[in-house]
Amino acid sequence: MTAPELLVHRDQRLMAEATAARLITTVQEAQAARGSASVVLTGGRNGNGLLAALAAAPAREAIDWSRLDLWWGDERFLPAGDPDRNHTQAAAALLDAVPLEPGRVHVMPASDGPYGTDAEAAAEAYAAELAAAGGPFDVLLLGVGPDGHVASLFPGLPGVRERDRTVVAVREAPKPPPTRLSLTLPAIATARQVWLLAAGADKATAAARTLTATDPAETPAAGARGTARTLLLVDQAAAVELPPAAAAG
Ligand SMILES: O=C(O)[C@H](O)[C@@H](O)[C@H](O)[C@H](O)COP(=O)(O)O
Repeated sequence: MTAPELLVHRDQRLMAEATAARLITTVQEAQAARGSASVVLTGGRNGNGLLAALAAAPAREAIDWSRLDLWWGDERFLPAGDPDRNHTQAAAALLDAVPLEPGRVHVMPASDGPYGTDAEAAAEAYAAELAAAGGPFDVLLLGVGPDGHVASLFPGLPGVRERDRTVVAVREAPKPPPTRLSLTLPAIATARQVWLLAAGADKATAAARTLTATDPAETPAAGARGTARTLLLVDQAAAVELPPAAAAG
């Protein structure tokens, strides 16, 4: 588990643009070193804001989109194409605008797909797809919720305590919709780099607890760390409760 490195940005827009630039060069370096790259996407305003900034970045062409594997950290368990699905929102923000290899876009099952409304079966299928792919993720993106949740691992719910499975079904999530699929902390911990995105005044407490909390069951973001690097990316509005030493840099 690598200690989080804190990067503070003037505002949410600059954070999205700077993080998009960082993602471009990180993917480019991974592709140069290993022939391909894998990135795990996250939903929400910060996650989709990053994708939109990436879509608008001329340097996006430095990425060989045909050699990029995309995964999701979580998904809302809804019918395919539902506007609330993270995949639907990612497609609108970026995916429809770049020449990805369809077979390398690993969408989490929808509730009208081959597993129907059986979220547990859908989770098992995605876990099997992950296992078949092997290889660690190069970058795993995680938006941080105001309660410190990441992916669909919420404080106090069973998913955050999962130690064996890589993907779980989440029910009665406090953030709608209630049924979701999520990577678990052990799956997140396989990533080379974990980038935690927390911009906005409503994230100030969660950002601080990402650094200071000791129990991931209470603050899941405190349990999300990469094997090579962990970044906590915030704007000034979310930095106001950070421990003085961390904020000083
Ligand atoms: O499916 C989801 O809702 C997301 O994956 C979720 O984990 C999100 O990243 C956080 O809730 C932060 O969302 P915001 O950036 O919108 O605050």
